[in-house]
Amino acid sequence: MVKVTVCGAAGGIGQPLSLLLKQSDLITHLSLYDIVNTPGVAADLSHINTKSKVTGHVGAAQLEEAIKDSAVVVIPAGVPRKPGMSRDDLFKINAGIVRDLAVAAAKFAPKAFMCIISNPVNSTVPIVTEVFKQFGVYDPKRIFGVTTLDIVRASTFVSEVTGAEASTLRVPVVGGHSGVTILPLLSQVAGTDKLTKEQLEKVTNRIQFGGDEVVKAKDGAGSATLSMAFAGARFALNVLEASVKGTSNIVECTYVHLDADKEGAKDTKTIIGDNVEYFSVPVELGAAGVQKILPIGQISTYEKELFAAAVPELTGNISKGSAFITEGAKL
Ligand SMILES: NC(=O)C1=CN([C@@H]2O[C@H](COP(=O)(O)OP(=O)(O)OC[C@H]3O[C@@H](n4cnc5c(N)ncnc54)[C@H](O)[C@@H]3O)[C@@H](O)[C@H]2O)C=CC1
Ligand SMILES: O=C([O-])CC(=O)C(=O)O
Repeated sequence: MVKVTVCGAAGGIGQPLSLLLKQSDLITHLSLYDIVNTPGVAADLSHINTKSKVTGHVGAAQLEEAIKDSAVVVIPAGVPRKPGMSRDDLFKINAGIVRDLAVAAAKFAPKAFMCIISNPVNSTVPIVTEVFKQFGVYDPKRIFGVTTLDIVRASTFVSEVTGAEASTLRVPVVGGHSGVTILPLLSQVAGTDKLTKEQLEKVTNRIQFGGDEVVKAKDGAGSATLSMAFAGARFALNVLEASVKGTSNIVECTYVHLDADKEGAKDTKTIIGDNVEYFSVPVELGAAGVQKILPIGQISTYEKELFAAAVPELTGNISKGSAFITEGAKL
């Protein structure tokens, strides 16, 4: 049995993400959890003639049943931004939502691969870690912040300036998932050596603030949902492809605790120092989740400046998330 639970499944991301997951043969049970509307979404998706059984669960009383024994728990639950807000402004509401879902996962699906989409990702991932620690089921190899949308965007935006084919172009994006903490490594991408300094800075800024572009265009109706569903499905299915099917050499940049592979993280730490506990890094996925943290590799002088600007904001976001649990009421 391969059960995948989507928490926040009736939302803007949750619905199209569930649709994309329903198309996978790797999943036998797709469990949809939300505080509203999941019976309808589940009934709708259940008519699609693919492998997985679909169940809908609504409200906290049905959370145990929803999440129990899941191989993967994907969390796009919580509120999205409106124009003028930062991702950190969502912490007030989303921190508690993610905490409660993490508690349920720690109790009823402690071995699940946790894929955290809810913002602010820089802080919500440390929340999940601290909850799992309190329940004695923590394994840093199994908890992921989903930053795949940054990589997807980077491929699109870079291809627009270099003329490369977007669908096959892989642009490494490391760091965190908000503004200046998003660090595209364009110097490692073929064809970018022909770009002017202005072009490089412009496309870097566009990747860092791509989320704002969508928030502005949606004009109060939320943030990226469809491109996020695409990115979230790619990530979750890659986790399954590596863990269930045993496919090797699957690499995704994802935001993890660097203890997930201490040896592999050494290279990253020489650049960011020992104080940054979490970072999005290129990760080779495997049977147990993080198989290997790969080196970030050579970075340019401009990218070094971006790293220096990212670290203070990222460490603040991380401490805020961790403290929410460690200094909060006992779970
Ligand atoms: N990691 C990333 O790259 C991205 C993250 N996001 C984040 O994803 C989150 C969701 O965004 P949208 O789907 O657009 O929002 P939405 O408002 O359309 O959907 C959120 C869903 O979560 C549900 N929800 C609220 N409290 C819940 C709880 N306690 N348990 C289960 N479900 C609950 C709501 O009922 C709703 O259906 C936001 O925090 C947003 O900032 C959005 C885009 C990209
Ligand atoms: O911008 C937002 O608030 C949603 C998000 O994380 C993104 O689109 O990257």
